[in-house]
Amino acid sequence: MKVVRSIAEVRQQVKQLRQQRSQGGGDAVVGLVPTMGFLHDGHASLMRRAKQTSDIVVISIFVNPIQFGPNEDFERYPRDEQRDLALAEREGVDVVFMPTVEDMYPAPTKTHVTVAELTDTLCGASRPGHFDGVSTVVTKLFNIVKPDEAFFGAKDAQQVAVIKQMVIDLNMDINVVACPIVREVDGLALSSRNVYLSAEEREQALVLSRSLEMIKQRVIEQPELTAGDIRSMLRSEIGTSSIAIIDYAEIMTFPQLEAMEDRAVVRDVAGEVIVALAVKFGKTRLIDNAIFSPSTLPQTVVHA
Ligand SMILES: Nc1ncnc2c1ncn2[C@@H]1O[C@H](COP(=O)(O)OP(=O)(O)OP(=O)(O)O)[C@@H](O)[C@H]1O
Ligand SMILES: CC(C)(CO)[C@@H](O)C(=O)[O-]
Ligand code: BAL
Repeated sequence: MKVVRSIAEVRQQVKQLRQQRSQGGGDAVVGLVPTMGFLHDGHASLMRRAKQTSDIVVISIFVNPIQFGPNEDFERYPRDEQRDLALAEREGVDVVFMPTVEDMYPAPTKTHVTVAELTDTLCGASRPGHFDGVSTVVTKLFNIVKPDEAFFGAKDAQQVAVIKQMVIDLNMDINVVACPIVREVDGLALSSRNVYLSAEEREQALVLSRSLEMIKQRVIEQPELTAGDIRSMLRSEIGTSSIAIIDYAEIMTFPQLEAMEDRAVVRDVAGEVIVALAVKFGKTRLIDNAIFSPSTLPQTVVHA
């Protein structure tokens, strides 16, 4: 596994591996897994998925300052280079790209990539500028590594929708693959920020996955359930935690991220919906979601 820290070096490494691994006229497939490090099994699942279809797997580890707001946790974001490298090595990654902030942003960037509309809501509304920072750094990483495919986790579902739209709109020749959320056995979605939680906060945070499961069950049991019902149920279920502070608890269409009226019957949506949560436990803001196609959920069979 090569660990490279400069843009010039990663370009050179990927080019060399592409030449070595391309055979019989077929070009080797390069897969990129962008991360901010402090790697866990959620990240590992993206690497494993990449290995299924990519001949060369590159991961980036970069805590991107321009996607953090002024009062967010850029400075204290968890970092552990040695542990990250050991995990990447175990997963059979070919190249780890760990640039410095100075290398990625030698001067403040004058160019930003903005994906409109999809970023007006959910995390885009709560974290102004966040998705411009994400789209801009992901564009830079795509231009540096030149992957054929790139892997993102469904935990950050709005990010997936935004990156997929960016790739379409800007004609980037990259297959963006969304990978399922990896959870702890008790349901908590893995996240680097879980390390901030006290034992009490971690226990209370289980309300996230619990309320998502409850909503899916209710949609199965109650065919007439409306978006408004779901919003109320989410608020009352999350309210059972004495310390949870809701940032948002929403249901929208996915991946369009269009608002649903309170009276809209969820089962009537032809495509997918996302039930999306952002909730603070103490100082830590966690996100989680469930994406499903309501019209294809099983119906409850009522036995006579
Ligand atoms: N539990 C998870 N399951 C699947 N993918 C995940 C999971 N957690 C993170 N990812 C994905 O890993 C990639 C890198 O994410 P990142 O490094 O920000 O990790 P994170 O755990 O989401 O961190 P944070 O706590 O900052 O949200 C993203 O595409 C993200 O969606
Ligand atoms: C995609 C990403 C690595 C861009 O900094 C980040 O937003 C993340 O970790 O999800
Ligand atoms: N996983 C999303 C990166 C962020 O919260 O900034």
